[in-house]
Amino acid sequence: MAVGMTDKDIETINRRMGSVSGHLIPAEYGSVTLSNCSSRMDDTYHRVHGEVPTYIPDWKLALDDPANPFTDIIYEKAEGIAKITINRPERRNAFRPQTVKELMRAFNDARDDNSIGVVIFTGKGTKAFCSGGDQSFRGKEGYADYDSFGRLNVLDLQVQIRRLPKPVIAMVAGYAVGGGHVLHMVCDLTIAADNAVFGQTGPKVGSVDAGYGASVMDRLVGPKRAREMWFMAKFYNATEADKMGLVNTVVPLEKLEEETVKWCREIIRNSPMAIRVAKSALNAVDDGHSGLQQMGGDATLLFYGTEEGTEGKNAYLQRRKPDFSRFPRLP
Ligand SMILES: CC(C)(COP(=O)(O)OP(=O)(O)OC[C@H]1O[C@@H](n2cnc3c(N)ncnc32)[C@H](O)[C@@H]1OP(=O)(O)O)[C@@H](O)C(=O)NCCC(=O)NCCSC(=O)CCC(=O)c1ccccc1C(=O)O
Repeated sequence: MAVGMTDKDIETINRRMGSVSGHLIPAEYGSVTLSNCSSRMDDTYHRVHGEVPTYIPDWKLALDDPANPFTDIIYEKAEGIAKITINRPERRNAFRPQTVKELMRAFNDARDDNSIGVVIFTGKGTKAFCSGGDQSFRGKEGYADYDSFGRLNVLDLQVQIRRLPKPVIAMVAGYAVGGGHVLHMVCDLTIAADNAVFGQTGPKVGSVDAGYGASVMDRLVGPKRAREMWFMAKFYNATEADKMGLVNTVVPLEKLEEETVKWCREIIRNSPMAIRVAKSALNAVDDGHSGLQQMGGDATLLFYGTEEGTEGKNAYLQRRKPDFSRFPRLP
């Protein structure tokens, strides 16, 4: 026994070690997921934090601009969660430029609304999350509807989701294919229903996403699988997608929203700043300078909240020299 240690100290250490090692149990792909792991554990961590409820919230329609209602999406909020739904089920939720513009408005609103901690991104109905770009709007310059010119609009939406400093969860029932597959990949988490189908179709319809559609996929499934997905344009069922690391968990279709909301509640009760920094840090290397800028912005944000940062601002406004002498130079 170490000098000065009582039996009680040893008991405390053992208990804490047990608790910490419990946190280090690796998540397995397939049948065992983080969510069902935690419900089996009986330790201080789980006794303190407990379970979250699974009921579906009373979603309320949300509008960023009442004079300009959404036509292609449904935007709802409840209990700190925003839910953004592509509402074109008759086209398997394919997106046209108008859809992408509305999605960007809703994601922007969810970002700016400080009551919102997490965003669910989904598609209307059970047949599709999203089937990619609506091919009937495709021209030589990209996709065009009310504008006379074409654009590759969805690339801006992908960047917006990556940079949004709150977790975005793709809730996938049915097809997530083509540009719709890329959209779920750029989300932070994917909860799949057991009827979900994943894949790229580009090489069959004369299209390719050579941006995040390639690089994020490579990270998720590895270089060999990513080549398989792009070169062969095959579809994968939910179990296969789970094994490949494309999704976080697979649940029965009828439990999809319940489980997704449960994950949202689990996230929302955690430290928003820790989650914000984790997201920017996890994206930083892959997003290069833009990723570092996002993470660097988080450092500035935290610094502005300190007395040291405030002293600099106050000194400037009071026309005096700043006094930084009381702030430690930490090791
Ligand atoms: C998804 C399917 C496998 C579902 O099959 P099924 O259940 O049998 O339904 P269907 O009868 O096929 O479809 C019902 C209905 O919907 C229409 N539809 C479905 N998907 C699309 C679509 N993507 N575009 C237009 N219309 C669509 C379909 O025609 C039917 O209409 P009816 O009038 O009832 O006949 C299957 O539907 C399917 O394979 N869909 C196509 C999938 C696909 O190839 N998507 C396009 C991939 S390319 C892409 O997404 C481009 C992405 C992109 O936008 C982009 C990429 C890179 C850089 C930039 C960009 C950018 O910004 O644009």
